[in-house]
Amino acid sequence: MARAVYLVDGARTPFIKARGRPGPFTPVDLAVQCGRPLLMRQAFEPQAIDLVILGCVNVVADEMNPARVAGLRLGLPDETPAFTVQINCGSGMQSIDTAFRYIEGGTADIVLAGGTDALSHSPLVLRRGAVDWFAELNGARSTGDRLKAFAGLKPDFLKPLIGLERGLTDPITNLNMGQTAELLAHYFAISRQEADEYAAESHNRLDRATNEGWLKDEMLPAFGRDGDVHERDDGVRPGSSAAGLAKLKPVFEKPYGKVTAGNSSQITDGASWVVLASEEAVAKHGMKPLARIVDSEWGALDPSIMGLGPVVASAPILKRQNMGVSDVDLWELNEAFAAQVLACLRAFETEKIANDVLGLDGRGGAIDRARLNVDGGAISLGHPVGTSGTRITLHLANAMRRLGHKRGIATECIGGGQGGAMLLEAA
Ligand SMILES: CC(=O)SCCNC(=O)CCNC(=O)[C@H](O)C(C)(C)COP(=O)(O)OP(=O)(O)OC[C@H]1O[C@@H](n2cnc3c(N)ncnc32)[C@H](O)[C@@H]1OP(=O)(O)O
Repeated sequence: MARAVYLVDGARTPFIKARGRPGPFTPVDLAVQCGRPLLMRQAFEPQAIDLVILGCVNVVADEMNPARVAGLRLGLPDETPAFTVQINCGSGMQSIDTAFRYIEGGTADIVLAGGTDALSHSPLVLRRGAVDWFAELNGARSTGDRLKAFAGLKPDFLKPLIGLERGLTDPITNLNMGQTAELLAHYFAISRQEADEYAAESHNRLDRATNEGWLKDEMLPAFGRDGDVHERDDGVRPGSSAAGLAKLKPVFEKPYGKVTAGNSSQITDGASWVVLASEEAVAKHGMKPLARIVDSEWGALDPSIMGLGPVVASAPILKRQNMGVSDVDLWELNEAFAAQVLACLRAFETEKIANDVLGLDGRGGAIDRARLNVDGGAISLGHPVGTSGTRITLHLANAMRRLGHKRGIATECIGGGQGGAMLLEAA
């Protein structure tokens, strides 16, 4: 029989905007920054952790299998296995889902699951000619060979073939993520005004949550080597307004597109962990869980409309649990783009889609905005892609506790045309 699985606790770093050059922390540094204080406040010793699972999209070359490197740097025993998962923007949710299955099935009792990404450290891939040139230079044995190799240097060797921009482009459709959001804005008639209003609200909600102290157990400071302290998400713009955002030009479809720097998720660095435990482990260590993980689902669809991933992933959960859209007390729907979030809402509201495509049988409908991304999201705090799935699941659990809600869904779209969703219930 499936065992109950609890989300006991979790933490994240503040999200740090990527400013065109490598930021202060690598993916593993970030994971260690928030993992250490998180483990220190647990009732169990690190030896009690059976497994570490970490999502990471942009793995840096000297941190291969970041889960293992982070586990050891966190002081876990050599004997604690650790593996890294990658499903693009779903990686931080995949780690939780995998941990959920391990515990539910009885092969683990406590799992440390999370996500980390430093988009400012995204790997640069050199073009073939440059790689051959480096190989020739490295293999040169004599000064003459080295000079000969140098003579073959061409300026375009310094231009990377793949950088972050290519990493945010779908390899099948060749559309970048912003262009997929533009398609959704077009199909669902999302106006620029609506997208900007949504984005401004995201900033104002995050600002309020930060100032009210609602993030204090969740967002722990990160300390840089130069004595710099990161205590807040640095992408938030207090006092944002749709009128201010309206001044920005479209980025992905010029000049008439709807998607701008202001209504897109920001490119950031950050990490997040959660502790998941079985009922037996909860009782044994006297833990006080935040929520129970009830169900999870992965869905897939045409990559050019990947932004509807939350809809196709959440609908099967609703059907299995005999719930309608309005039975969910709180939603965390990752804000890849404002137009994409709004398209998901429209899809649930459109009877023909809700009934004929999603099979919700009259139980689709509007998601109450007061119950959606209540404390902001990736537009205001950023979207370190491999991390966000963990962040939204953790934040959902914390927000459900704070607001006294019973059931919530964390869900996100995934580049490549997929979606992930998790249903949580108050513990
Ligand atoms: C499955 C998925 O999740 S898909 C999603 C994956 N993630 C993505 O695709 C990332 C999407 N985001 C992006 O690609 C980038 O953020 C972009 C291209 C949209 C913008 O990048 P940048 O140009 O570096 O953004 P930046 O933050 O510098 O903003 C550009 C300008 O807009 C302004 N701006 C940005 N946000 C706001 C705001 N809320 N209010 C007012 N001005 C703003 C900035 O001040 C800046 O102005 P400046 O040029 O005068 O300094």
